[in-house]
Amino acid sequence: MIQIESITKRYADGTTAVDDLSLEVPDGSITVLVGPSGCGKTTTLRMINRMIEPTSGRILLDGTDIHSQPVNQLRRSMGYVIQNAGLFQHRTIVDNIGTVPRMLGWDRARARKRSLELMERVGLDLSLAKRYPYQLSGGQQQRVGVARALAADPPVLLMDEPFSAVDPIVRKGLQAELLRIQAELGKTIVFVTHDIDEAIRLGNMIAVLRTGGKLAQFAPPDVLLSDPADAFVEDFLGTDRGVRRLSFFTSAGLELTRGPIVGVDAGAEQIAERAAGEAPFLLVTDNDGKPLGWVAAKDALGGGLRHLELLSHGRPFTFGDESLRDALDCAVLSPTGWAVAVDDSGRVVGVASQETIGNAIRAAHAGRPGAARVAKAAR
Ligand SMILES: Nc1ncnc2c1ncn2[C@@H]1O[C@H](COP(=O)(O)OP(=O)(O)OP(=O)(O)O)[C@@H](O)[C@H]1O
Repeated sequence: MIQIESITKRYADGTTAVDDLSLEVPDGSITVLVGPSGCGKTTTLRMINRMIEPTSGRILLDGTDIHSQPVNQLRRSMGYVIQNAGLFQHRTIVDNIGTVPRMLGWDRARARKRSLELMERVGLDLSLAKRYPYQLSGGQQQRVGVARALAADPPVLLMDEPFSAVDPIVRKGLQAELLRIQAELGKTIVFVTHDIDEAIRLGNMIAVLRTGGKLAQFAPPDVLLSDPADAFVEDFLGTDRGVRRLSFFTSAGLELTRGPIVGVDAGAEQIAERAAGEAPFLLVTDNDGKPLGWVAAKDALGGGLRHLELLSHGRPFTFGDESLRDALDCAVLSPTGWAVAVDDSGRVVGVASQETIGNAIRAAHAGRPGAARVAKAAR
């Protein structure tokens, strides 16, 4: 655990960058520092690896003041990733990643083996190993930056706006990759960003800082969304807080019905029975149980289903894996207002009306069973 205790940083010109900040960064999780430009995020991060010394206050790593060990030793226990990766331009990718192991005295072959292992871990094709940084895309360079920070297997990773310089799609990929790596390695990560959506996607805990380096709120992302501490945090979070919070609740608690589901080769009797149910539409499935489309119940009567023109079934959601936000989105976009739930192999497990989803949302907000949080990677 990293404990930041009443840290203040005043620069020589009198600027107070961080003001009496106290935070506990739990082990094995991602803690995000977020806030507007100039609110002291980078200064705070750099005080953790002693690139900047505080004016007052102290930082403890696993209960020990970070000043009680030589600074080089401290930094070796903390990988550091920055915007634009900061790679050594004259070194190949494999040598960039192996920098710290080589400094620690590993022989060339061992460092190289470790580098190649890490390239795979961060999703880099091994054919890139002998290239130089300028021969890689921005996203690939960031992956190298992450691999380099992980090379000596430090327990702590400090990441300063690592994905800010890449386009939104590459950025999403890098975020997903970080969550995947984190699920495998369980590092203690302090991540700086000015992007609240990135903070919500990645953070187990989020510290919102305000200008002047003061802590506005320190909370898990769903709590931040449901209970912002004040108008500043609320404003910083932006609109759609309620809907965005739904991504933290699993769809597993939804009460699905199979009532309106009918196989494409169903006989007239079965179709009539389904059509007499509560739903005004029937969902037609193929012989493998996968969705084909919706048909109005009254139009399905009196013949086979194969010749009918079907309404699109829209995007189905994966039951349990995806969130209530996904389920709601599917229902809103569905031509019938009903969402289609499928299993991992795309077979229909049931359908849910907007009313059913509304009930689940109310239960989720009230914290009742069935509203358990979804895994971060599914957000
Ligand atoms: N060496 C310095 N001397 C004087 N003031 C500084 C110095 N470094 C940073 N500052 C000031 O301290 C404040 C906090 O800076 P810091 O870089 O920590 O903010 P930040 O939240 O990381 O900002 P950004 O999101 O823009 O990177 C700012 O007002 C900045 O101008």
